[in-house]
Amino acid sequence: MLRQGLYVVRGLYRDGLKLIRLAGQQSFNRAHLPASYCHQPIGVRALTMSSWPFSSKPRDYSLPNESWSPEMQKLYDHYNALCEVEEEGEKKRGAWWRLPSYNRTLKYATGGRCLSKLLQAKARLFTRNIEEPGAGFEYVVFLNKPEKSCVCVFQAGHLLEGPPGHVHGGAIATMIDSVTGTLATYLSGPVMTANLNMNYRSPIPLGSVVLVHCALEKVEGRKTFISCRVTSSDRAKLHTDATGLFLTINVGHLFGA
Ligand SMILES: CCCCCCCCCCCCCC(=O)SCCNC(=O)CCNC(=O)[C@H](O)C(C)(C)COP(=O)(O)OP(=O)(O)OC[C@H]1O[C@@H](n2cnc3c(N)ncnc32)[C@H](O)[C@@H]1OP(=O)(O)O
Repeated sequence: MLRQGLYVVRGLYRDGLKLIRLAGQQSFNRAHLPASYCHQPIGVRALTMSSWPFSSKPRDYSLPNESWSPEMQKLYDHYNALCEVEEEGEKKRGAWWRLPSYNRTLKYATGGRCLSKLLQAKARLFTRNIEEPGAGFEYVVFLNKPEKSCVCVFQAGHLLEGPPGHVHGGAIATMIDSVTGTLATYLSGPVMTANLNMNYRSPIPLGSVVLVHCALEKVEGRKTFISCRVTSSDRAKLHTDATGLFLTINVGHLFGA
């Protein structure tokens, strides 16, 4: 059982990273896809590629929904447009890649469906467990592979209140942990947060849209250092700055090995 679990989790990370790298390849273009995919937006195509390692079509929480404000949609459209560039009349992958997001990645990984029932079957990703659109964390992460950075467009819902009318510091920390952790995972493979250091500079109004910018600072052995800034959507106002330290782990660490 433990061995099976390790096998699936290792495969999950490998498949996830493989997918990200595959999708980031500059040679990727429409010619490699069945004709039926070509009319779909790029995010949908990424989900339906034959090399997609997940067994069924799960809900992708990073796609727009009716709760998104015009500001959120505008920023999504801006970064999404950077995911595809036109070169010599041909559409190609750009430097940016939209990361899909699920409420239980394990469930949709090859061979993971059964394991997801056995291992904490009710477990759901903390940031994706509020079903009502717009009530909690609405966000989408765009990765910039060459720059080893990412940006997250985040709209904070009314269930994330801390000080009246403003976002709870723990919810802000959650987003920072999630986005820095995602970048560290992409760059270094399986990691866990060892240290997060946060400075809250100005409050974030509930319902507003902010940008969470993360960048790689350095890698030293098993340690990946990421810096992070949360700003207003026009980047003019700094809300929070942070640093994170992530330690590469053997997946056995997740099973108490
Ligand atoms: C492609 C797939 C995409 C996936 C997307 C995912 C989306 C979701 C993203 C969600 C993301 C959510 C993410 C989450 O929420 S992760 C959940 C929150 N984090 C944890 O629960 C981690 C708990 N801690 C541990 O498990 C261990 O302590 C770890 C694994 C971190 C290290 O234990 P390990 O036994 O392995 O290492 P070591 O103790 O021998 O230390 C090794 C080195 O590290 C240095 N060190 C250690 N700790 C600290 C510290 N605090 N500050 C400064 N330095 C520290 C230490 O001095 C030493 O340095 P040196 O002497 O060698 O120089």
